Amino acid sequence: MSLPLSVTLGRTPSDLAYLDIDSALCQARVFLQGAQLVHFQPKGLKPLLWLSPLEDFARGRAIRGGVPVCWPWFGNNKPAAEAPAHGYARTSEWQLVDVEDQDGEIVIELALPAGAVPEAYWPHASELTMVMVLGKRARLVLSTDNTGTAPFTFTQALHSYFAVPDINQVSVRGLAGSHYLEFDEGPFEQQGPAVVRQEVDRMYSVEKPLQHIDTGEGLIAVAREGSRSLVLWNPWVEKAKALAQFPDDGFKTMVCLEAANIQADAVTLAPGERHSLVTEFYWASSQD
Ligand SMILES: O=P(O)(O)OC[C@H]1O[C@H](O)[C@H](O)[C@@H](O)[C@@H]1O
Repeated sequence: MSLPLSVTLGRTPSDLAYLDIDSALCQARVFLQGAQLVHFQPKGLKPLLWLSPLEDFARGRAIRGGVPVCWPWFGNNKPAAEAPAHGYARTSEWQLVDVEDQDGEIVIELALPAGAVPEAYWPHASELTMVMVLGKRARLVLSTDNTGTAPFTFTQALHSYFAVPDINQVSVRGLAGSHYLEFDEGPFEQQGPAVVRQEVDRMYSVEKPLQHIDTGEGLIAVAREGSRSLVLWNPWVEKAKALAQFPDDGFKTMVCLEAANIQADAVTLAPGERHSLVTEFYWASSQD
């Protein structure tokens, strides 16, 4: 496959492959490991994503930042406590299927190789693909196909880490009136915008397909499709110290707002069916 002129293939010192995009509309970086967007910056605007300065891109270990793909389970695998948190998609090397420049938008298609999830945890016939459309906006489409003869159920998230100048100035709009679970408690009703002034690990059930992160210096729009859950996460002081590849003060400059389907919102697919989880984010000029 030949790459458009605006896309180049690079490798980290640890030998992980990535695509660098420098187009008329944006700059971006996508790792084949995890099909993970780690940098996205529309031309003339600030970067939208946070990537840990301690990340050294080890093969088979989750990259801390950008948009990790959690699949086919989110968080811990309840029946199999020894299975890795957030599944296998984020730590597996994906196949690059296609890269195109479509009128300035870069469209990248990746596929998770069959067998990436050990059969003991995932005895199902499935295909997982990621299509990214990178222009003034980043649009990520994670599609799960049931290619077998029996239904299966999965949970998932596009675990976006957004960059913010100061977490104490941040609020998340578009959640008021929805309910969330946190630390195995709730449901609680969200009153007004959500703020982060302590460890936050909330799973919202929210129909509204568009939220805004007011960073204090700009407004990030985060839209979702095929997503009934939304996770808001910041580890704050104590948990930050315990996280891998995460600086002690990293919690001050990031917030995760994750398009998801988890817990009661798990997706069940019949044979032949497809489900697509979509997140789209961009700098918004107003709360449209
Ligand atoms: O450290 P990780 O496995 O990447 O997980 C990071 C975080 O992901 C999600 O946001 C979960 O809700 C958190 O409970 C978890 O701590």
